Amino acid sequence: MPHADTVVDLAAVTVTRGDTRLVADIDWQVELDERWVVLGPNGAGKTTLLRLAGGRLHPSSGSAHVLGEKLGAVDLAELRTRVGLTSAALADRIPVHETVHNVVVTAAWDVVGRFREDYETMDDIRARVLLEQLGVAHLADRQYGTLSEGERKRVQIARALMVDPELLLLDEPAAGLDLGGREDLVRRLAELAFDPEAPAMVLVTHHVEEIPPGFTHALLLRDGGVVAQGLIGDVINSVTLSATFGLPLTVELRQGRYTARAL
Ligand SMILES: Nc1ncnc2c1ncn2[C@@H]1O[C@H](COP(=O)(O)OP(=O)(O)OP(=O)(O)O)[C@@H](O)[C@H]1O
Repeated sequence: MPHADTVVDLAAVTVTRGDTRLVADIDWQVELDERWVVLGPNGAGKTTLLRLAGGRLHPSSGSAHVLGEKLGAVDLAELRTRVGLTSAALADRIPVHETVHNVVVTAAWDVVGRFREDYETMDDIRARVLLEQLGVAHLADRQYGTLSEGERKRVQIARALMVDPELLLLDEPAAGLDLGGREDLVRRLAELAFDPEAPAMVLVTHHVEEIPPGFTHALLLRDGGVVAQGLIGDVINSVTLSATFGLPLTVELRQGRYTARAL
C-alpha cells in the first residue's frame, strides 16, 4: 500500500495499445504537497500519464494507485470525482450556450448527485469564489461560447476546482493562448501552486516558459519513457531538456521562470 500522503503511485507501469507502447516501465510518485510539471515532445506519452493519474485508464502491466486506490480494483467513476482535470477533450464537451456560472457549478453535481436547496446555495457560493479567484467573476452570466480562449481556460480550471479535488491535473492549460493570456494564466497557476490549501498538481506542457513559479518537481518524457524526474531545479537543465526534445537546447532560469532556445 502507498503512503497516505502519496496521491499518485505508479510502479513499473506500461500501457500498450496493439503493438504500441504508449508509456513503458514508469515509476512515479506524487505527494500531497507537490506540484509537478510533465514535459516532453509530441507523442511522448504525457497525456497517457495524466490519464493514468486521473484514473481514466488502467495500466497494461505494473501497478498504479491513485489517492490510495488501486487502478483495476476500484470503481473509476467514483475515483474520478476526487480528481480535477482540465484537457482539450473535456473542454470540447462543454455546451457553448451554458452560462459560465453553470459550467462551473455543474461540476459539483457528480459529487452531490441531487438538487437539494442547501447544497445548491453552497455550490453557488463556491462557484462564485472560484470564478473570483481565477479573475472571471464578471463573466459569470455570459454564455461560455462567447468567451475568449484565455477566459475559457480560466473557467475550465475553476470548474476542475469545484469538486475540491485532492489532485488537480492540467493538460496543456496554456495551449492556444496569446502572450498576455499565457502570462496571466501562469501567474494564477503560480498563486495556486504557492497556496498550501491547494491540491497536489500535475501540469503537462511542451514549453518550459509555461512552468509557473512554485512548481516543485518535474518529469521529462520521451518515447514513452522517463528521461529524468525529481526536484525541478535538479531536473530541468540544458542537458536533460536537449535529451528530451532530441536537439541541442540551452535552458535559462531567471526569477523563477524558465526559457529554452536551440543552440
Ligand atoms: N489508442 C491508441 N492506439 C495506438 N497508439 C496510441 C493510442 N493512443 C495514443 N497512442 C500513441 O501513443 C503515443 C503517446 O500519446 P500521448 O497522447 O500520451 O502523447 P503526448 O505526449 O500527450 O502527445 P502530445 O504532446 O502530442 O499531446 C503517441 O505516439 C500516440 O500516437
